[in-house]
Amino acid sequence: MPHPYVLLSAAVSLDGFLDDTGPERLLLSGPADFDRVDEVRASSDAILVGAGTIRSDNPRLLVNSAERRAARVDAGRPAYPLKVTVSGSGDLDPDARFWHTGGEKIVYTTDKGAARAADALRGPAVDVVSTGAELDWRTVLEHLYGVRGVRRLMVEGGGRVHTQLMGQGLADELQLAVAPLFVGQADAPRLFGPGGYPPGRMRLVETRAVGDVVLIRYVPTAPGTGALATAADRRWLGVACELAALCPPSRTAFSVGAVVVAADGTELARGHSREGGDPVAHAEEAALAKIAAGDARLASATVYSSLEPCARRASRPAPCARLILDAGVRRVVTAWREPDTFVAGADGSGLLAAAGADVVVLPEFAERAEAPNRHLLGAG
Ligand SMILES: NC(=O)C1=CN([C@@H]2O[C@H](COP(=O)(O)OP(=O)(O)OC[C@H]3O[C@@H](n4cnc5c(N)ncnc54)[C@H](OP(=O)(O)O)[C@@H]3O)[C@@H](O)[C@H]2O)C=CC1
Ligand SMILES: Nc1c(N[C@@H]2O[C@H](COP(=O)(O)O)[C@@H](O)[C@H]2O)[nH]c(=O)[nH]c1=O
Repeated sequence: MPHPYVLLSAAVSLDGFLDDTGPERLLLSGPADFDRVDEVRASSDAILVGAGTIRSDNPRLLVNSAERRAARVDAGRPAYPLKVTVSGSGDLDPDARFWHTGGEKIVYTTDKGAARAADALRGPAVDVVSTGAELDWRTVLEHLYGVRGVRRLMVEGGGRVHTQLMGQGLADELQLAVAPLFVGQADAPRLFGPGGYPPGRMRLVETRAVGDVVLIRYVPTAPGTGALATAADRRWLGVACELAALCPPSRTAFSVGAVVVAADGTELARGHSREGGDPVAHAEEAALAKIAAGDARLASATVYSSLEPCARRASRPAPCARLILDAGVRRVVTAWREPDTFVAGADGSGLLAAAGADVVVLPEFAERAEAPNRHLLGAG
């Protein structure tokens, strides 16, 4: 099930704090940065904060600019984004401004918390949704996408929410505003707490001065592990789909793109069908050929391929599923199961899985993977 694009937004002090220990919300952003945040809110379908932030900041989470609200309405969207919170306890103050301003509201909670939240929030019109015995972030994101139509989710904190979304590999982007001041209190809240995080370095996509604050935008790079897809997996599969568009056209073979990525997010190689003038080259084969055999990183690497790796082929002795296994790779993420166009009943995913590899299929990318192959599918 697809997820919305999840954008984590936070402002931090130079010593890495989200707030001080005083009762008032600490203003880290300056006027120009608050205006930038307003623009990001206006571009989002929903804004999420944890129940802790509602308790400590009593936020409204509005789009403050009348022009931006009008532009949303002109585009057929509600004036204000959906407001979302998460609470395990269901202990929510019905008088908080969150419930009485802006657009529609939804609370994700647990079975236990749902009864309490529904009781507390009898006044304001709020949708209360339980994800089961525990709060499950993937269920939250799938519900927002599938039931509430949210495609872009802005997460404005606080630290516990940011820590979990980053740690579980569910953040597509981090927008960090670094403010030129110190907090200097050991027990002030931090942006990211202790916990497991994706390994390696994130990729810097932008830095920008916004008044006296610096905006830094990072995207995750480290592939997920096992059968669950992460935001970084989605980004890399998107790259594979872009590579498929580079293939020289053919009436007798698919156009496919592939990227091989190490566990720490380092790109090891990429390739596409018929690369380098070889009329029968496959994408995964072309990518793997660029990596030294025995490279120790292959054992924990992920292969992203717009089409599932082939299980049988006439043009070469070994199909790509075999090449992947022989290279030592045990995780493959793909968009599209092979249709019967050239080979009936090809089951590269089955071959990989039978050898113990994790195969993750993300059908939400199938349309992009199929796009350069449309001329083949009509006939097939
Ligand atoms: N500088 C900035 O950009 C921002 C700063 N902040 C600051 O951050 C601080 C608040 O952060 P923090 O205290 O971490 O609060 P959060 O906003 O992260 O909310 C935490 C709460 O969310 C609920 N929750 C989160 N994850 C789960 C889960 N897996 N299961 C069940 N419930 C869950 C719980 O609610 P419950 O307790 O109801 O069970 C928990 O107490 C404030 O000081 C605020 O000023 C906040 C946003 C932005
Ligand atoms: N302090 C702080 C932020 N805090 C965020 O802004 C929310 C309040 O927004 P509003 O309802 O519009 O007043 C608050 O709950 C928290 O999520 N954000 C930032 O970009 N920079 C800052 O310095």
